Amino acid sequence: MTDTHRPETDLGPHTDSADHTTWTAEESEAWSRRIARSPLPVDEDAPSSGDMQLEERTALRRVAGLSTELADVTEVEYRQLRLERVVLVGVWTSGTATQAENSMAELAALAETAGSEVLDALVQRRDKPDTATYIGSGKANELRDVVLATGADTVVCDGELTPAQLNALEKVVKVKVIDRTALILDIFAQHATSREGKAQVAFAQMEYMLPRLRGWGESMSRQAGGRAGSNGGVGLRGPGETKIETDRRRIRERMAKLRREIKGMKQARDTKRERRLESTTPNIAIVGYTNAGKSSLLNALTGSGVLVQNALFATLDPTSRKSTLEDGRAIVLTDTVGFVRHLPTQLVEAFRSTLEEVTDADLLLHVVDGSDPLPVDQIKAVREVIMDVVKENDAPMPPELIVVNKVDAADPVQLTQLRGLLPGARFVSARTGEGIAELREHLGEILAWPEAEIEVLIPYTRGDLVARIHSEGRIKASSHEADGTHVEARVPNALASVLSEFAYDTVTA
Ligand SMILES: Nc1nc2c(ncn2[C@@H]2O[C@H](COP(=O)(O)OP(=O)(O)OP(=O)(O)O)[C@@H](O)[C@H]2O)c(=O)[nH]1
Repeated sequence: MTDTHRPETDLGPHTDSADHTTWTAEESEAWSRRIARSPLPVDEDAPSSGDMQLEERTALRRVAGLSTELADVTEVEYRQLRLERVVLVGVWTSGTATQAENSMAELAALAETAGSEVLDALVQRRDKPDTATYIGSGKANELRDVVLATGADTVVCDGELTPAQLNALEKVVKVKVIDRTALILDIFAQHATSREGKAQVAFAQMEYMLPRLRGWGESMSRQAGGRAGSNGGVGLRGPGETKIETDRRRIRERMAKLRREIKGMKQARDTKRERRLESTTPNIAIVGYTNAGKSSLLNALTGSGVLVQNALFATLDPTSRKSTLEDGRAIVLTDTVGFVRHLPTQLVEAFRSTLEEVTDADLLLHVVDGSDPLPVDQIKAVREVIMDVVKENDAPMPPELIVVNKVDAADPVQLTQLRGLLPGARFVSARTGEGIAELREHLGEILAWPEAEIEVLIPYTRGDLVARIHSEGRIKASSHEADGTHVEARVPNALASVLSEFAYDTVTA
């Protein structure tokens, strides 16, 4: 396939369209969204050709390089046009064959999550990636043949490529080439819903894009040179400034603006964080590899209806739910963003403030997919990210409880091995409910009990304090007296000091 198959709306740097030799800020932003541009995933409700407007059909035909004189675009064509068709390629440098295969299977899942159709995959065994084309020239030619044979319009590489490698490989295969980092950034961009999440991803995308502007920008500078002279194009460029510099400047300006916005949003988050830290209700952060079942476990433990999807990174913005343990104590459970091997550093950086929730937690519930072929690798990948964040925040590592999920779907032999490897772990199925009641009970046992012993008489006007004792402490005895509620309980020190003025001895003396 050739570039004629790329939608004309693609503002990407590969376009030869003379219309885009100078970009507005909006265009730069649109481009950043399109580093790994993926059309909308095929949805079951896609209009059949009968529903489509003539204009839309014509536009789609033009995009696909099909003749507009032909009759209707068929539904199949419509779906194909909306779905990016990709070939995957990986370099297997170390580890076992299972790890290599697993990495490719994960890349396929990532590509599908981004809305692409995976047509084929190639793996090249090498000591290290080729410095010029990532896979080496022989394999690159083979890849070109696969691309031609399958009609793919994009190649996705299972690693982070240098800008030069991306360019060199694109020259051989003649279709768009993206790397794993760009793919993950794109998925995050599609899934971010909150203002902060969106801003964080946009910043990470631009950071990724900036050094990659060179190769693309050079050809654009040449275009600019051919038309208006590379120095001092009409109005937009300063003396001696090339196109590439203009683009970089625009992106940097946009990044500076985003940085300010993110900082502003962080202040609101800090206030929330302070409140969270002041509260003595135990905070449990649910962490784990993407698709391990974190949202499902949150639902199973709290009986809530958080969205569960069989998609990677369905959750980007933390969701908190309150729940009450069997002993009456309140807990707060927070579902966090899923982790993945080689999470782009730009993203870890971008989500650092979101991940602070992890460092503040009283307990980490680390969910592991027991049905995954390599659960131990997942545990390692998650711990690496957590350690990074903890170190960065200069915080102590919160205690961790491993919860092996999906026991209903896991291989019994693997489960036996995991029981040996992870002696303290709990085994559950968020789907069938197996082990969930035991897990709740276990949480009650391991969450530290409040340390201060109190006996108070609380006036009936302060029902709020009685409620706090109920949710934050353990009540030993309580009775309704003429002057108020008489309570004997164990409560956290902070609450004990608030209650000191109502100490039974003082009040009744
Ligand atoms: N068989 C089985 N499937 C499960 C279980 N728990 C979750 N799943 C499935 O695993 C998939 C992912 O579940 P989620 O709860 O969305 O996983 P997550 O870890 O929150 O995912 P991300 O948001 O991508 O990080 C869904 O298709 C769930 O139905 C389980 O106990 N057994």
